[in-house]
Amino acid sequence: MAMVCLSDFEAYAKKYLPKTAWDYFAAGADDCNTRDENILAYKRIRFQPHVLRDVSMMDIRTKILGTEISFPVGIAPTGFHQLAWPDGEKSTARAKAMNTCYIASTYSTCTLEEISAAAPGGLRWFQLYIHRNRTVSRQLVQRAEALGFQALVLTADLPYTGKRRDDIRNGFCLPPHMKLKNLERDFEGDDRSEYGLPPNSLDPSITWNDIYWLQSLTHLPIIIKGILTKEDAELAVRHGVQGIIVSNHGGRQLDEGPATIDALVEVVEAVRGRVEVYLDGGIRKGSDVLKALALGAKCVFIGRPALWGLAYKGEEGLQDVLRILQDEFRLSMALAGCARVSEIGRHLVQFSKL
Ligand SMILES: Cc1cc2nc3c(=O)[nH]c(=O)nc-3n(C[C@H](O)[C@H](O)[C@H](O)COP(=O)(O)O)c2cc1C
Ligand SMILES: CCCCCCC(=O)C(=O)O
Repeated sequence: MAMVCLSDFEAYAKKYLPKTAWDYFAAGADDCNTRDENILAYKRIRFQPHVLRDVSMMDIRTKILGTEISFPVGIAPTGFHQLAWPDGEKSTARAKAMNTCYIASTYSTCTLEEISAAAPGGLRWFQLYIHRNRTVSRQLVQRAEALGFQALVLTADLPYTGKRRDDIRNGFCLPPHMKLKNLERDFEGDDRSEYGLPPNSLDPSITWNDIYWLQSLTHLPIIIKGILTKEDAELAVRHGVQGIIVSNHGGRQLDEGPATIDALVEVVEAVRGRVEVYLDGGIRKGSDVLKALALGAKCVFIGRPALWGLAYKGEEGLQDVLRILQDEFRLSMALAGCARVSEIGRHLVQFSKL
């Protein structure tokens, strides 16, 4: 089967993954309106391309928090990679040949040590969920820092898990041979009824003040994931974070919120260049990446497409996904008249009335 675009990987994953795993990956909250809107919203944005701009030499590299990556697409944190491929997050880390950023989830099925050892030297950030038992979270942060993870990504949009109907229908939980390896010792012997975790293990009482707590634990830059409004963007900057990921968790949390590409505009306006702004949600083509950069994102991250790549052929499949996105991004840039990432700007796009 020739894999030409990301939907080919989606079709493969849907056909070959066990139904419960596919449903978990695909899930959105409630009616899945926000999940679907994340994708539809790109279709309402049109390019205003420029011609005769010498695009014979293309440079698609960029920098995030000072580190160069080969193109402005990274891998968003997603849980349970062994549901897609037996080596799980070790394979994800090994896709580092693409020289981009991988954000490893708290809910990885490999340890942070295994992830680091699988691909020494790769650019990795660590995504943190804050647990009621703060010792668990503190130790995770300290382990990540000691292992050379270069930033901490605090996910702010999951005080409780959104209502994902198919997971409820399927009674989704991790198969017994898969473990949340980074939390194994902490939750030993506990009942594991919620996604393989003890019920109510996450702390829904966290507030902006907990950013200060995190800052007291680590020297790593802190990035907040799950910002959708100008007010929260301003609060994030005031609390001294180094980056913001505009995200609605792939539409898996609050349904009926905005598509991330729509929310990006007000966040970028509010931030006024004080910190880097990234986006995830609905990126399926190189032209989506170009639109997000034109509207002010420094880099975007892919969630489900990375899982589809893993399901296809482990690290090779994930590299295929990234390579296709890279090629499409380079082509879209050239056809829009940009030879370098720094030439991408607001002038390139307009919102259509479709
Ligand atoms: C199966 C799955 C698991 C996820 N697990 C996490 C997670 O552990 N931590 C987190 O911050 N976000 C998690 N997310 C959200 C992603 O980081 C990201 O926001 C979202 O997938 C982006 O949308 P996309 O799938 O359309 O690219 C998960 C998303 C999916 C689809
Ligand atoms: C108890 C929380 C489970 C969350 C699992 C990982 C995640 O973020 C997701 O969206 O799924």
